[in-house]
Amino acid sequence: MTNILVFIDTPTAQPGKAQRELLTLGHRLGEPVVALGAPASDETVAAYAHLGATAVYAPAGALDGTLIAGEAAFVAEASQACSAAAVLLPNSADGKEIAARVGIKLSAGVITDAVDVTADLSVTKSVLAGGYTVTARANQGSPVITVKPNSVEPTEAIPTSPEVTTLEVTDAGPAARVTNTVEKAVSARPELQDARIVVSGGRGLDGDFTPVEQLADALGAAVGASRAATDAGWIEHSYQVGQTGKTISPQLYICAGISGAIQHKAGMQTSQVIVAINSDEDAPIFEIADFGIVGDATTVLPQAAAEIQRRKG
Ligand SMILES: Cc1cc2nc3c(=O)[nH]c(=O)nc-3n(C[C@H](O)[C@H](O)[C@H](O)COP(=O)(O)OP(=O)(O)OC[C@H]3O[C@@H](n4cnc5c(N)ncnc54)[C@H](O)[C@@H]3O)c2cc1C
Repeated sequence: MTNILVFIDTPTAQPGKAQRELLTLGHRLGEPVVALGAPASDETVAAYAHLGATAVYAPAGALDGTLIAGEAAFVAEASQACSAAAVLLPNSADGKEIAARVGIKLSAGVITDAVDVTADLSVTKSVLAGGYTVTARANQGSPVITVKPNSVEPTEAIPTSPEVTTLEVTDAGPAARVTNTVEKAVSARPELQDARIVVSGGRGLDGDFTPVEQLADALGAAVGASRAATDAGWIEHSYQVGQTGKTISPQLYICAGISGAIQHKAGMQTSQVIVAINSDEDAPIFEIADFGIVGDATTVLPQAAAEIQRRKG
C-alpha cells in the first residue's frame, strides 16, 4: 500500500475543483490519505470519504492561529504517521510555504509548480515563468509537491469509510501569531487561482473595470488584472496576475487592455487558450495569444458579454 498524503487547506462539506484534482492525483499514485487543515467534522470527513480518502488526519485544534508554522508541523506529523510516499499540496503561496517547511522537517525534496506526477513520482513542472516544462525528481525523502490547479481532470472515486486520526500539533515552534482577522467580502465569482476562465483588465481599461466584470459574470469567470491596474487602485492587489501576483493556468484567459509585459506573462502564459483584446495591433500580448482582437476594450467587452447573455437566453 502506497500512501499519498493530500493536504486540504480549507476543509469543506463541498470540496472545490482544486481539492478534487489533488484527490484524483493521489488516487493515481496510490492510496490518498487526507490531512485536513482544520479539526474534523462529520460533514468534512463525509465529503472526503465520498472522494475516496482511505484515511483522514485532522488537527486537535485550529491551525490558523499561527501563520503557516502550525499547518507545516501538522502536515509533517501526518506524513510521518502514515509513512507517506509523497505529499501533495495546493500551489498557492501558503501551499508553497507549507511545502518548504515540511521539506525541511522531513529532510525531503520539495517540487513546486507541478502540472503532472507519474507513478514513479517523476514530476512535470513549469519553470522560468512558465516558458519551459521540465521533469524533476526529488533525490531525498518522500517528495513534497505543490500542484497547479487545472492540471488534472477530477474523476469520480469509490466512496470509503476512512478512519479519522486526531493529531496534537506539538512542533509548530516559535511562530507569528494571528491577533485579529477581517472577513473577506464574499464574491459569487470563482477564486482566481482555481477558475477555468479568467477575464483580466489592464491600463487600457482606463480605470473602469465594469466591462471586465460583466464579461466575467456572463462566463462564470474570475476577474484578474495587470499590475498597472492594481497599482492605480482600480482593483485590489489580490487580483493581480503575474510575477509578483498570482500564477494561474485557466483553460481560457481573456485579457483586455494589457500590453503583455514579461512580468504579466509570467503569471498567465501557461493558460490553455489566450484571447487578447488590445487597440494596438503591435502589442506584445498578441505574440502569445491564440486569438487576438484589435479594438477598443470598452466596446469589445460589452459586445462579447451581450452576445454571450443572448446565447444563454
Ligand atoms: C519587478 C517587477 C514585477 C512586476 N510584476 C508584475 C505582475 O505581477 N503583473 C503585472 O501585470 N505586471 C507586473 N509588473 C509590471 C509590468 O512590467 C508592466 O508594467 C505591467 O504589466 C503593465 O500593465 P498593463 O499591460 O496593464 O499596462 P501597459 O503596459 O501600459 O499596457 C496597456 C495596454 O492597453 C492597451 N490599450 C490602451 N487603451 C486601450 C483600449 N481602449 N482598448 C484596448 N486596449 C487598450 C495599450 O495598447 C497597451 O498595450 C512588474 C514589474 C516589475 C519591474
